[in-house]
Amino acid sequence: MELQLALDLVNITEAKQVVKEVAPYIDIVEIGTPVVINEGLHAVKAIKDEFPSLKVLADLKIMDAGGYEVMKASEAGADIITVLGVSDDTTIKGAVEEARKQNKKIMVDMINVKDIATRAQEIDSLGVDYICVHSGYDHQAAGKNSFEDLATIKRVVKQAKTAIAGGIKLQTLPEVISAQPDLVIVGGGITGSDDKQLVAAQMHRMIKQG
Ligand SMILES: O=C([C@H](O)CO)[C@H](O)[C@H](O)COP(=O)(O)O
Repeated sequence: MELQLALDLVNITEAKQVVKEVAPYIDIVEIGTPVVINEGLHAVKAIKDEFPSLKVLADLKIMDAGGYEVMKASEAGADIITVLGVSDDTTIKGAVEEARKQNKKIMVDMINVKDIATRAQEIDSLGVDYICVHSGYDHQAAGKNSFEDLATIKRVVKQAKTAIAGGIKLQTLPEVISAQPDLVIVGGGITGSDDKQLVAAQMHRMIKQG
């Protein structure tokens, strides 16, 4: 099981500072959608240049032009790029095809997918690397989480790795770990804490113990 730190509400300078604090405890650093919107793919390049041993995920949430957008994120140094599960199969296929050429990986974000079981099986057959259940900020504000959806994809997905994101905190991490995803994605649970390094270290220990 791996830990991904999601950076959403920071600029490039702040992102570098947070990663410096927690780098030994994370496997993947995510340049979140708001950061890409504010700073562009320069943010991906800046973090990859400064922390070359960390895998960098560009959370582009691609909805169209999968091949082109994966190519651009790859040029910026992303190792993993996100595509939305609600997008057309041709978009996901284009993203996968380009990722294979560039030796990169595709994560499909299942945010707002209504029938998780059916869509996850379809997406799994398209050769993606990760399928991620996700309660976004707006769902979290309505009190939702993705724990049940994680159990669903664990049951139906045969090839891709499974991941979960959305409001995971130190207190809820044991429930997530018990479902055994391949990847746990945490943003505010680390970045919003007073001692980011301590929380990241605790989460890292719990995750590696499985
Ligand atoms: O993808 C995300 C969200 O849609 C904002 O871009 C977050 O990275 C994801 O939800 C993880 O962050 P937390 O929910 O703060 O753990």
